[in-house]
Amino acid sequence: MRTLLDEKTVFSHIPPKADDLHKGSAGKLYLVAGSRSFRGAAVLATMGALRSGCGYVSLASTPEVCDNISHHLITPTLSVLPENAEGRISRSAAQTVLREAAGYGAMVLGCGLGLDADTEALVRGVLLHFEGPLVLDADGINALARGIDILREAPTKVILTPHEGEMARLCRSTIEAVHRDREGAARTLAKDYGVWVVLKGPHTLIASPDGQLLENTSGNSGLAKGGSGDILSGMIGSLLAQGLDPLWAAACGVYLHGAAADLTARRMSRYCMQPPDLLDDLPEIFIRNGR
Ligand SMILES: NC(=O)C1=CN([C@@H]2O[C@H](COP(=O)(O)OP(=O)(O)OC[C@H]3O[C@@H](n4cnc5c(N)ncnc54)[C@H](O)[C@@H]3O)[C@@H](O)[C@H]2O)[C@@H](O)CC1
Ligand SMILES: Nc1ncnc2c1ncn2[C@@H]1O[C@H](COP(=O)(O)OP(=O)(O)O)[C@@H](O)[C@H]1O
Repeated sequence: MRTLLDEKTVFSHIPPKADDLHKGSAGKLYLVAGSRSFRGAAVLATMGALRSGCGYVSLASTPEVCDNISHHLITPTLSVLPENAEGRISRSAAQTVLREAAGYGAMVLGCGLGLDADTEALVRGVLLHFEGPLVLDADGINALARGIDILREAPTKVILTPHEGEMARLCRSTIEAVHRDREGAARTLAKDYGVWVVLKGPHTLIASPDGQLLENTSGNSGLAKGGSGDILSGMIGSLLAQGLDPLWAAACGVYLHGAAADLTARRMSRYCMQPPDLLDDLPEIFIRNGR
């Protein structure tokens, strides 16, 4: 059985902001994202996180990515990590990431990392030792394609956010096979590896290891543009850092991302809207639900 997501249910999982919060108690998110070729992905994921209620967002990335984000956003703190010759985060950064992230409520790992031996070692090292909840996206998922069994060894709760291409790569299947049976693919990955799966696309599915399956009802093809998924990862990570459980952090993030994009499409058209535009429509959804 699958349950359709609706706005009332989503907001029953998002509490009003208590009056006595401070930045440390409002959720702390550690984001590991970006590389020389994908600087924008780090900006987009950080934007999504900042707009979704988190008290404290830190971006950990290469010197170039950290320098670049400062031209776009001034709110996140930065952790400058060592890079390799191709401008991707070096594997030697894993210890720093683990030490720093231990003080945070959740981590997002993967948006725009690129993929090489350093990325694989970094992702695997973090996955094996990080104890907080973790969102693994994009190249964070691709980095596991040569050995998915490591997911069973992760000491933490992991949310994976693949599109059909990433799902096929991870599960050594084909895009066509995943597309034919999206529900089966999401359910099987969640159950077999004890992870929460967000299988993106029209009617994104969210599967949990205990067999629950949610289907999104918001969103439109104006989202079919590079960078939409990076924003979603930041949003899910932000909700996770604020204490939502993995199923509902994922479900609320997916629903809100799509619902904001539906408002954006009315205002800007599916053609003209760009991924960051949806973040200008997100506040209306929080406000109409008393948040
Ligand atoms: N401004 C930026 O810096 C951006 C960085 N991005 C990052 O770039 C990295 C690589 O992304 P790429 O877009 O190159 O690689 P992807 O693996 O996302 O896509 C590669 C190819 O896979 C296929 N594919 C993708 N989505 C599919 C779907 N839903 N169904 C069927 N086939 C699908 C398409 O043929 C696509 O060209 C990621 O880490 C991502 O986070 C992208 O998000 C785009 C924006
Ligand atoms: N046709 C569509 N209808 C609804 N949502 C879509 C559609 N196409 C893409 N999306 C959404 O846009 C996002 C795209 O993410 P992704 O494929 O990871 O792109 P990127 O990695 O370039 O950011 C996902 O949230 C996905 O569900």
